[in-house]
Amino acid sequence: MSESEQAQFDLIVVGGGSGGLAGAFRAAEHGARVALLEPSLLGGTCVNVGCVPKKAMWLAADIGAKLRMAQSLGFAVDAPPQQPCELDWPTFIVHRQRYIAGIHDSYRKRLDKAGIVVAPMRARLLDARTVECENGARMGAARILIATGGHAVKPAIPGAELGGTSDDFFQWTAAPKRVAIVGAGYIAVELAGVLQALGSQVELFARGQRLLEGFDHELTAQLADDYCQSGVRLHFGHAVAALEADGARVRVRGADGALGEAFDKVLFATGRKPNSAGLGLENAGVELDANGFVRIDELNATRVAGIDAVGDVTPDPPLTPVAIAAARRLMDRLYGGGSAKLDRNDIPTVVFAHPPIGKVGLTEDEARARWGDNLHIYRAGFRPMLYALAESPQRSLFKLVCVGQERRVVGIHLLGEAADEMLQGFAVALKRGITLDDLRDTVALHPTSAEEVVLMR
Ligand SMILES: Cc1cc2nc3c(=O)[nH]c(=O)nc-3n(C[C@H](O)[C@H](O)[C@H](O)COP(=O)(O)OP(=O)(O)OC[C@H]3O[C@@H](n4cnc5c(N)ncnc54)[C@H](O)[C@@H]3O)c2cc1C
Ligand SMILES: NC(=O)c1ccc[n+]([C@@H]2O[C@H](COP(=O)([O-])OP(=O)(O)OC[C@H]3O[C@@H](n4cnc5c(N)ncnc54)[C@H](O)[C@@H]3O)[C@@H](O)[C@H]2O)c1
Repeated sequence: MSESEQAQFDLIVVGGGSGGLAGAFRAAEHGARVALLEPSLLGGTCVNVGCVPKKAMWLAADIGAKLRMAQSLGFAVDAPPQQPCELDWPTFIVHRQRYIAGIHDSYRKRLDKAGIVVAPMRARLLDARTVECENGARMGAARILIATGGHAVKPAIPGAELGGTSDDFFQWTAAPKRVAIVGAGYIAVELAGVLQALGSQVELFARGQRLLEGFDHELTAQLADDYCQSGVRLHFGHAVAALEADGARVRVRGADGALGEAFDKVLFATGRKPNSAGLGLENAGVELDANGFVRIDELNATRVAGIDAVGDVTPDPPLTPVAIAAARRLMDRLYGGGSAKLDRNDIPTVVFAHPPIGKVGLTEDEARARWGDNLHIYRAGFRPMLYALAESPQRSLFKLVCVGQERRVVGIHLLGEAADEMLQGFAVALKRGITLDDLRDTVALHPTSAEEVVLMR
């Protein structure tokens, strides 16, 4: 597009990640003329430095763990007993990146087919109808969708530059011998599990007293035990005050002043911030909240007519399916005559830990705060068959939170083998308002872990 050219579109989408692409495709399906601006790789965080490469690494780690179990069950696996079955990262990364390149390819084809104009450039709003590209070209549209996502943040401590983030992790080509991970949220727990299973000695520094704030505390306590069992060293109540170089290695200084041992790598998994700066949002009058998120209403509209926002740049839960669902519903309303809006209640979520942990609905504490003692809690703790066969100590713990005499299920919490694959169907059931009797009326699938959910007493 030449500098002077000002194209007219129905919709300009700023950001080609999960939310932006979903919005662009859905709007085009409804016949809108759409332009999409994305300066980096199509697919954004999820495809390039998030869900997809993370899940690939989790699958590799899971295969490693299963190979060790297979060995103990009599399979001739060529690795010294009790040692991790070593992964050749470069070989695996070729497969990981080939898979990701396939996603890029498929997006490119779909964008072409849908007639969406793609500009591989950063965008800036000049006003509520005009966007300026990096090369100075201007585009005009009746509407603009902000879908610029977020970025990892490091704490402002001395030596922070010596540590990396999840973005750096995806550049690694071997498991570092010793790794420190700062944080206790989704990314810290996922990467700690992956790295330990792939042969690193991992130490996790949590400033609080538990893993995964917001998940059921009994399940996270059991997950912490699983991590200790697998060799991860967990340091709770340990705020990191500084990082210090020790040759090519890095030492962690605690808030108490103590200097720990040297690590080959340090990763910060201390949260993410929205990409809302430098976007010219002030030129259009779009408001940000105190944390820099674009302020939206329940329909994802900003207070400026014609400008909407979805995904991690908004205060919505930073999950890919949330960004996608919000964008699709928005476009269905704007261009397809639809009326559905994103239901922000009971969003299921899974952390790809080892083993995975997931939840939908309320934790016991949240339900107690709402209904007091009018709760019924059901638990099933068991060892999945494969782990029992292999004499591995890893157990599963499932928990149901039910309310009132009819025992309506308001929370489902799963920790254990296959919890990630199990939760989706039960999330549908919970959203439909099922009771414990509905679960019990369902004939079990045997022998599975999932049957424990319908057999809970
Ligand atoms: C390590 C990690 C693992 C994750 N794992 C999961 C998971 O397993 N499941 C899950 O549901 N979620 C996961 N997430 C979260 C998920 O990746 C995000 O919620 C999701 O990507 C948000 O989508 P988005 O469209 O809002 O933003 P993004 O996917 O980040 O896309 C935003 C895009 O906007 C572009 N952009 C920024 N500024 C501009 C500009 N000025 N002009 C034009 N374009 C711009 C960026 O280049 C980027 O491509 C993970 C995140 C991380 C970091
Ligand atoms: N499986 C998934 O769906 C998945 C996986 C990864 C990420 N995500 C999404 O991405 C988001 C970001 O992940 P995340 O792990 O970066 O954030 P998070 O909010 O889950 O966890 C941040 C962690 O860092 C800690 N922390 C914050 N500041 C700190 C400091 N100064 N010093 C020490 N600790 C500090 C917090 O206490 C918390 O434990 C998640 O909230 C999640 O929605 C989802």
